[in-house]
Amino acid sequence: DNMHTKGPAPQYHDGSNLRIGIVHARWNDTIIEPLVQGAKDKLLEAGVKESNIVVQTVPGAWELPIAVQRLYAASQVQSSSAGAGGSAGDLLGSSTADLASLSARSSVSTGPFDAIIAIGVLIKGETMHFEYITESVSHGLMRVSLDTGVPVIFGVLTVLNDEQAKARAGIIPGSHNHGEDWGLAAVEMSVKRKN
Ligand SMILES: O=c1[nH]c(NC[C@H](O)[C@H](O)[C@H](O)CO)c([N+](=O)[O-])c(=O)[nH]1
Repeated sequence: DNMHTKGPAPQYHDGSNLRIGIVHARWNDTIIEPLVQGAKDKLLEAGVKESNIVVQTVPGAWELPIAVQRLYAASQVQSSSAGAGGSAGDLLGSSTADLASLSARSSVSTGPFDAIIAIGVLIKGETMHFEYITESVSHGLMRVSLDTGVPVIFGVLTVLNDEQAKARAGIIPGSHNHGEDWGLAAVEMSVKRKN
């Protein structure tokens, strides 16, 4: 579809030293799955190690900003208390109070994630719900990115119907999977941040 011709020509960078987070919603999971896979495929193709790709899920797109912020905060604590066992997932599982203290302690500095990809699929219903979520999620993800200094790749499809969603997840034959663009963007932004 013509969306593909408008996208930037892919740039190829060495991802072998990168650590990338993927936070994805579970709403519309038949669309989410190929998007996540497309992003992961491009990360692996760039040399990112499977063990350096951390995947977390949330119920819906509304939860993406807080989950991205917490994943960043959790990885911050991990890096400062060097050698702390467990994965970011354990920290995310702890109580809200712990997380509040945890994220309060984490200073805004470069965490071990070089970039975090936020993936969600918002499909317009018959109410204004869609507009409110879309507006808040996009502003929220942009804020987390600027506050933390970690590139947060905007992988949220905001479409009017299922067909449009499928056409952007590569599900319609011959269509382009935008998840691939998000994987490439994560590598490019990470490499440029390190140099
Ligand atoms: O990810 C989505 N969440 C949606 N709603 C749930 C929302 O993201 C939150 O999970 C929920 O409001 C609880 O906070 C959607 N719709 O309502 O249509 C949607 O299309 N996609």
